[in-house]
Amino acid sequence: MQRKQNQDSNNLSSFSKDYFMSYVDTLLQLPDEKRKLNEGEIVSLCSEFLSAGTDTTSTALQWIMANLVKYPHIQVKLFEEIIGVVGVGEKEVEEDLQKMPYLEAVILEGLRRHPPGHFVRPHSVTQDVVLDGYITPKNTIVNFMVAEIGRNPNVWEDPMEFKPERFLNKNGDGDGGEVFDITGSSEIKMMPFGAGRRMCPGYGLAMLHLEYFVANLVWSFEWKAAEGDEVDLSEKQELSTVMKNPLKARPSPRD
Ligand code: HEM
Repeated sequence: MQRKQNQDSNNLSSFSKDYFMSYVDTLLQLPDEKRKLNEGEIVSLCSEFLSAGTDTTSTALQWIMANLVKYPHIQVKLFEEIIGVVGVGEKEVEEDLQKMPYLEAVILEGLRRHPPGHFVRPHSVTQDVVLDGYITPKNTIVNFMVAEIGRNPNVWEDPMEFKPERFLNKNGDGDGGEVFDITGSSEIKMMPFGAGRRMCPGYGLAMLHLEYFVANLVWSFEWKAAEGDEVDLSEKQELSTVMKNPLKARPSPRD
């Protein structure tokens, strides 16, 4: 960090030519308000960024892959969508992720049915609030039951089923239909990333990572349960809500 600061101040052009913008750079370049961030704050922001952003995404990825192994017809449908867009070949799937509505539906269904966090951080109300006839007095701590919201039978049909189709429009192509609003700004039917001002700032990156990993894993390999093993969707509460019996899968390269 110190080296980067010195290099910036010495304006070493040979270094900057090869330099990639990192998260630390963005912190060092924050516009000065009253003071610069100190080193302890930068370290703590980096650590928060890593801890909030890795466990959650890898847990979500494992749940999604588990469902694709458990329900091969969904994996086949996803694979067909991927090859319909990018064909078969050596390059990786990246540019075309936006053209894959079923892929997005699979990710959203994974986050609805198995949100890595069953609660958001505790929030509190800054003034008395009356909701549905119930009063929540000022300063009350409020917890949101994220998993229960996404599994509410009054909102979701067959909520415990893994059905990505529920996120597609009637034509099943994702075109022209309503795009699901994961930020919950119009309505909240699920909130795996929270909602409102303190919503997860990494949700765009997380969605991109999940789409990228799932698309490439399914494009390159066919995934089946390991010999003699059945995918068990029981949950276990750790830092995130993880698979009690982690996924054991057998990938075979696609021909
Ligand atoms: C599937 C992946 C992810 C899920 C499900 C997830 C979920 C959440 C949730 C539920 C919150 C709390 C929101 C609230 O209190 O209302 C949160 C906060 C946060 N997330 Fe994520 N997250 C994910 C990925 C990421 C990534 C990739 C990053 C960063 C690269 C990240 C950074 C953060 C940070 C810094 C906070 C705290 C924000 C604050 O308190 O203002 N998350 N996340």
